[in-house]
Amino acid sequence: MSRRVVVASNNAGKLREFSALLAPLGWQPLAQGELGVSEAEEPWPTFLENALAKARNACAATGLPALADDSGISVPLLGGAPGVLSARYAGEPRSDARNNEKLIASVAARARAESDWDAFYVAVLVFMRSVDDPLPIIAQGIWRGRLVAAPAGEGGFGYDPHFLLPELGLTAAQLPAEQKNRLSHRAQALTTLVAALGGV
Ligand SMILES: O=P(O)(O)OP(=O)(O)OP(=O)(O)OC[C@H]1O[C@@H](n2cnc3c(O)ncnc32)[C@H](O)[C@@H]1O
Ligand SMILES: [Mg+2]
Repeated sequence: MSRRVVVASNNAGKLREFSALLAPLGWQPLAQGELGVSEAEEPWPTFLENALAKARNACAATGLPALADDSGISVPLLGGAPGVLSARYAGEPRSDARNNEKLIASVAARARAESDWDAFYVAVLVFMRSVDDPLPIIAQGIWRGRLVAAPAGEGGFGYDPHFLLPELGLTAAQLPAEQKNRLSHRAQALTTLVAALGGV
């Protein structure tokens, strides 16, 4: 039997990836937008708190189990920025193009060594069975790479055209979707989450 789960996200890129990731697990993902769930506030300083807020909001609105993802890109040279603010790094209205421009300009202005371009993606996933679930399942994934000034690739979303996997010589936007979905922060977190879910 397939497990219906609300994906508590309005990001089309994430929703595409979750559809591909969840289908083989026998889960039936439902986008929260299609169920009329309004967007949750995500004002917290941790990915975990924001993911909990999104999952609880979707459970409350639908009465169904929910899976939320709070994620971002972190650059050690910038003290971890943009981090939890990745979606709105260059302010409102949200724009991947302006976020990427600001990120590359910020790093280029400070970088002295190649390692200054190091970056990693992080995703924290929260699965809640109901709005009052006392034991949400929580998992995180990290994907390390290096920023490149020149964008490359048409796939993925967000910062992917500037996120190089040095060992592959490709940006995340150049990877076939199946490969990103094997390697990414989101994929790693989901594998951990599903394993943990099996135990309770
Ligand atoms: O909150 P929801 O509705 O899920 O959608 P969102 O886009 O606002 O999502 P976040 O608040 O979690 O912000 C995450 C941002 O980090 C970036 N990001 C996260 N995962 C990414 C990935 O796999 N590839 C590229 N950029 C990513 C991208 O800019 C996202 O908008
Ligand atoms: Mg968000």
